Amino acid sequence: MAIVLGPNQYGKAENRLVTVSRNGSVHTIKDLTVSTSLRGDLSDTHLTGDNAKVLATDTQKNTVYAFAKEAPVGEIEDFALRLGRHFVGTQEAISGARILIDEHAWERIDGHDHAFSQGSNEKRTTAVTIEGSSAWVVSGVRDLVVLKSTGSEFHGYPKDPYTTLKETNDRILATSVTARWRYAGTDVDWAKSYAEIRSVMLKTFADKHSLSLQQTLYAMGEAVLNARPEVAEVRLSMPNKHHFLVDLSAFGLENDNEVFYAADRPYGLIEGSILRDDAPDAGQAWSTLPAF
Ligand SMILES: O=c1[nH]c(=O)c2[nH]c(=O)[nH]c2[nH]1
Repeated sequence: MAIVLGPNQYGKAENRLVTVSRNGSVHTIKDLTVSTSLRGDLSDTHLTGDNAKVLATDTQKNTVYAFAKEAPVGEIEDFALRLGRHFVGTQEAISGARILIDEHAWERIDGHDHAFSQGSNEKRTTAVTIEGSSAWVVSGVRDLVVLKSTGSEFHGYPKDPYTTLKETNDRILATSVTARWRYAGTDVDWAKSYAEIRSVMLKTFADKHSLSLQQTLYAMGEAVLNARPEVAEVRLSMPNKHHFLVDLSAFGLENDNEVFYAADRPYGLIEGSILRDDAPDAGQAWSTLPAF
């Protein structure tokens, strides 16, 4: 028997980067969390502690901040591609890189030049993988919380001895959407694509009469693929944020779908991928991505 080193990567996780661009008195901020991971000929450090091929995670962190100064950060996909290509292109031992970026949204307070509020916890995300001269971009959104107060049913499921759930023709449907979509290439208007994908998903959630969260999930992914030719595949993870009707009969009160208990946990967790049957091969796009 021999013991061998398996797949590995290393880097600096969750670098918090905020930039202020000044256009006269009007400022624009970008608030990012950037994680770098490098892969390659790294057996020496694991097996003998020889670090000759290890670009320090501290250097990776510094590179993130220096790059943010040397050129405008721009769209998160472009920034991630720049960083990943830099590490792979300048370090002989490094053959691959994975750059994860979350962008935290800030909104101007009443059109103010330099004051902002963070309205929601929603994040725009990207996960860029570089392997030699190949690049894959998987972008997405996290913590996009949505609710509809009607237009959702759930019935027709098997009843076994353990089933207590009541069938319903009218319930609250609420979820926190984590979506990731794989681009077929890298020649994309990232900002426009993101805005339109987000909008299509929200509109579909709102308009689709739902017989299950699974049906809604599929419809959202399908709508993205119908609307956006640059996207090859969509993966969605959607917790069913249950809202249970409170039994008010002890107080002589009817509850006509008006008073709910919003349960924190447990929650149903509905996950799935929707893709074109002729989608280009995913290559390394999804490997080691959290949540998928
Ligand atoms: O939309 C739903 N899908 C399920 O699979 C499920 N299971 C459950 O208890 N409630 C629901 N709702």
